[in-house]
Amino acid sequence: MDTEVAPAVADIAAEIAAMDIRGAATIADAAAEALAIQAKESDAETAAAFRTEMHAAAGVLYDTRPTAVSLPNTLRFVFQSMDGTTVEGLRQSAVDAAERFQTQLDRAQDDLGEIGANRLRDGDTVMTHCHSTDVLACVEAALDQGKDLSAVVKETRPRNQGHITAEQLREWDVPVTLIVDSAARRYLDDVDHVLVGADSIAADGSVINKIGTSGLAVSARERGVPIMTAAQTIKLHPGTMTGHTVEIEMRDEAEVVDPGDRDEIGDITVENPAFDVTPPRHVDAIVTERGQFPPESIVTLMRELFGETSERPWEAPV
Ligand SMILES: O=P(O)(O)OC[C@H]1O[C@H](OP(=O)(O)O)[C@H](O)[C@@H]1O
Repeated sequence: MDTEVAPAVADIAAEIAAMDIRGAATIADAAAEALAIQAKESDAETAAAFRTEMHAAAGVLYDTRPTAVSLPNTLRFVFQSMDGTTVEGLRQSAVDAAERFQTQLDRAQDDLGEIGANRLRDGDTVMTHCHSTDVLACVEAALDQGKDLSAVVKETRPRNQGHITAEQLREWDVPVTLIVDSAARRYLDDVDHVLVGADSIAADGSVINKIGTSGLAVSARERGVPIMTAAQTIKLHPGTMTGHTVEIEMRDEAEVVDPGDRDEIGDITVENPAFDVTPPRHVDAIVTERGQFPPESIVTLMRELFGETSERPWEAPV
């Protein structure tokens, strides 16, 4: 018999899969919210039945998108804190954990923003890729410090999430120049920093982020422009400490080629990887709420926060 997942949880999962809810931190927040909803709405009569429902909800959330580790890290946090022998005890601990997680998430982004802002100077121009709330937290904190910034914003095909970044920066009165992705190298001589977010960070310091990040990082290195990754510690991928690799999400070809044009082009293969891997040697600093790190040393922080194991407590025991 299939276990009931609250309709609101199924809705949140569908929104994550469709990218109506997107961005690693925003996905984490939504996943915590969904687990709290499942806990509150459960009418399970036994502690075992309650746990089964929570595992089912976590499974539906986990299956949405594979690359951003913030999602399983959220599930791990809530399940590690869920404790009790009664339905009420389990419910309360799950709801409390989800709320604590969301509060920490907000605080981490503010703290990270302050640290990232210290790298930016008055009058600097930054280049952005995709839309990252962690990156924008750094920009916002720098503006709050009274620094004037301008931005070159890459549109970030295929979904043009650079437009979201451009809109936010304009709201903050930051002058924005929007460019197509392939123009990035031409504009690198005019910028002081490249700022990117992360969906996952591997133990060797590799940054897994929106497709196009690695090419941008190589060009930035060649031009001598520092590249900073803004990533809260929920982006650290504990599984990579034990040899696992980060799965790169392949998305629908309709994001790349309009279905109406598909027949005209003929029999070709279209691939649409959503993310790529930037090796640590092409990244200057990973800025987290715990300070900034050279990519090669991030494993120390990862070990401190996650220990040596990467348990998956959200999975139902077999
Ligand atoms: O957590 P924040 O910094 O907001 O976003 C982190 C990353 O999440 C996004 O992925 P997608 O748009 O969900 O595919 C982008 O790759 C972005 O850099």
